Amino acid sequence: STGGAVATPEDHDVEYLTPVSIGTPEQILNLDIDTGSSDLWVFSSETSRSEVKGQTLYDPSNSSTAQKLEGYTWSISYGDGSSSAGEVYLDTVSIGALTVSSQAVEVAQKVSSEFTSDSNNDGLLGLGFGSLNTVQPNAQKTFFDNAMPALDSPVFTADLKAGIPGRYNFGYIDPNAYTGNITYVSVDDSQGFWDWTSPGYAIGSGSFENTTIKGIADTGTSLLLLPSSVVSAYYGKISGAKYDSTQAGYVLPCSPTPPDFAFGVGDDGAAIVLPGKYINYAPTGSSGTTCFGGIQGDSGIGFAIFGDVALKAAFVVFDGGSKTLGWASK
Ligand SMILES: O=C(CCCl)NNC1=[NH+]CCN1
Repeated sequence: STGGAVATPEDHDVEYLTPVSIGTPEQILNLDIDTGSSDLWVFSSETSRSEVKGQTLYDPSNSSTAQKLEGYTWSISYGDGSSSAGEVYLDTVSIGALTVSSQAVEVAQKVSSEFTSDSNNDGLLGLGFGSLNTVQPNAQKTFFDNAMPALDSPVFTADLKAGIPGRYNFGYIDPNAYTGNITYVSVDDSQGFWDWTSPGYAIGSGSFENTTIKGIADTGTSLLLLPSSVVSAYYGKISGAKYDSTQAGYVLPCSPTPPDFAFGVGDDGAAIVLPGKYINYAPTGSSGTTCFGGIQGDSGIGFAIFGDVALKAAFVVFDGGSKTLGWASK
């Protein structure tokens, strides 16, 4: 089997939303597919009314295939400080033509303000490793883990794009979605993430800097978070760029377009190039003169995060069979 669906960017590509069908008859919710976590949770009929602002609600009582897991609960908090919690049902979940008949659907009873104010986001669908799932008393499998045995190939791919819809596919690699070769690298799943090591980076037309950068491929994080040495080298090349403590990040003049940023993949010289415009993440004020940087530091996290700013420059294969990541330009 195979499947897949469109991934539509929200403003500034802060996140990408994908239609997911849940229950019988189907209830379609737009979910943030998140390779940095492993819970599938949704806004629901059980979500505190004061914490819902426009989201589509999954109502298990309207699904003939919903089954409540009595006594099961979940509670999650994300790297950005957002959080949610609730109870658990099993129900049929489909992404395009790919269906999992008994998927744990975690219904939110409480969500933090970040989710309440994100009115188009109806929940998250985690594609991290199972060890990250928060359901108690027994952890539940991800949609990918449930689907994998039936997939033509044990993979899913992320093809996110700047400002226009891209795609998530399951079970196959679309040869028309990328250019050149796919370079595969090993993954350390010991912390539940798609954690890999880049050999270094280059700024603009500059020489390649060999420096180990270990980090996670995370569709649920908006920015590219890198070691402070790399970040200061990058912004040091841009006149007017500075760390703005009020914004808690580097800001830069939106014009002229900043230099490209490339990160290495594998030991054969492959690299993914982020066009400089991707680093103009969003204007900080109404004049549009100053931009918030799409590359920021990873201090305090313990690893780098290759979030959407990086992923949208690549075609990425998440291989659950070999536990490798494949990176290609496009
Ligand atoms: O939580 C993280 C970072 C893990 Cl280190 N990524 N996933 C996510 N989902 C919503 C906000 N961020």
